[in-house]
Amino acid sequence: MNIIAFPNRTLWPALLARPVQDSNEIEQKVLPILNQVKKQGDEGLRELARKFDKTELTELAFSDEEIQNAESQLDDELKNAISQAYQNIYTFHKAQLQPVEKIETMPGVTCWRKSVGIEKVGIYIPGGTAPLFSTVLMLGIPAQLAGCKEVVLCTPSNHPAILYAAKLVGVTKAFRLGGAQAIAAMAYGTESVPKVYKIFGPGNQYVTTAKMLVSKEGIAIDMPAGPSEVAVYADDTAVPAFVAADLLSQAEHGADSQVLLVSTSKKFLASVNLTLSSQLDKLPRRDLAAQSIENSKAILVETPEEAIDLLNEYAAEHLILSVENAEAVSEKIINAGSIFLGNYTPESCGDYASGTNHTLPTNGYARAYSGVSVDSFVKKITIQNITVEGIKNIGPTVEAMAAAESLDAHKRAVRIRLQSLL
Ligand SMILES: NC(=O)c1ccc[n+]([C@@H]2O[C@H](COP(=O)([O-])OP(=O)(O)OC[C@H]3O[C@@H](n4cnc5c(N)ncnc54)[C@H](O)[C@@H]3O)[C@@H](O)[C@H]2O)c1
Ligand SMILES: N[C@H](CO)Cc1c[nH]c[nH+]1
Ligand SMILES: [Zn+2]
Repeated sequence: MNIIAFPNRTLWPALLARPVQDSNEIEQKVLPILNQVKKQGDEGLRELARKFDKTELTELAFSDEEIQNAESQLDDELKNAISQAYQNIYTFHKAQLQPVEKIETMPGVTCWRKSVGIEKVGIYIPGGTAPLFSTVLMLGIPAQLAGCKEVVLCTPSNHPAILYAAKLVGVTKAFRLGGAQAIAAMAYGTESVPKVYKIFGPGNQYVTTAKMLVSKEGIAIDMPAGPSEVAVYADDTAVPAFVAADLLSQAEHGADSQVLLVSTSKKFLASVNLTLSSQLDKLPRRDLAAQSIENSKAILVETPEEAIDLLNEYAAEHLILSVENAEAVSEKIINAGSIFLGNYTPESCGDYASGTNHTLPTNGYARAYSGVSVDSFVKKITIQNITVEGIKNIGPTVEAMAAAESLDAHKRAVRIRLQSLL
């Protein structure tokens, strides 16, 4: 990795910028795909699958039989692993369900919120370069806990583990569709694919751009979750081989993934670089990881305070703190999708099985967005109840405010009740 020593703060924005993609150019490719699906429905989907996935789709949906048979194609080791991951992710996300709390804001005025699962949701499971069946658990489990009635899944992969996981999380319909066309199908609906209200899931630049475009047409999306990335902040208590392995674990997602290493120790950065090249050579996905490492940086900073500022400016999707007192350091982090503490918390554990969600904001969106959780799958409806005592208490306040806004009908809705009580 290219080591950059003591960059001036004014250089940080340029240094930390993600690889630039010409969003206009991608939009020009994605817009015709969306329009084709809108106009031609299933037939358009078949043609786009021929063009981009080199697949002849006679049946768009996976059959019940294919879903049932998926289990028999997996060995016990993988099924046990999926089952353990399911349990951990379920346990962590279940704790996010909060009991309804009724709040009396003033005597006789009670307000509360209820959570309702979004009725129809779509989950996109990437499958271009790797069949990410773990993403089925990450999206399907919170959807299940939120009580979503219809969960539509689209993926360009036919890996049996995707179908097995889909069954575990209660997906209602699954389709062999990938890319922007899958997003369009769920956004507009076709003869076969149901239209949904909100679309979730990570994906490549076509998928992410399609999500952004359909969101302008009233379809909700989770967040822009693009190429995976990780930042590692390490000091001399970290193990160079562990850090190198963590960097490579995200670099192998794709050539557009970005990894960043920050340290106050020049010696440490050099040691990571040494072990990085030997570990890289052993990877089956060497070429993808090598390109990603090529675009990435190791930054030497003067002080721990500077490291924290830099990491907050970068707003990584994943942040590994391999430093002394990592938990105390994490208190100072205000921008990150998910944080991993100490030498024995590799990011891979969060990607698969520790319990937290791996669908996280990339590209600096962690400054404003959170990762997926049960909350992402629910709407919160507020409810209020005002008693006779309550209207007497709150009425004058509302009357005064409505009068000042020149909204007489608002004022009268209160007045008429107060007068009825005289
Ligand atoms: N941020 C997160 O939470 C998170 C989680 C998991 C994965 N990811 C990211 O998801 C991405 C997965 O990407 P992927 O490509 O492997 O799978 P993908 O499923 O997102 O995309 C594959 C689809 O892209 C379409 N496509 C391919 N070339 C095209 C072209 N030239 N024009 C139009 N469409 C085209 C095809 O239809 C194909 O089915 C990776 O970048 C990974 O880093 C992110
Ligand atoms: N690191 C990816 C984005 O968080 C998720 C993933 C799935 N499989 C392996 N990794
Ligand atoms: Zn990963």
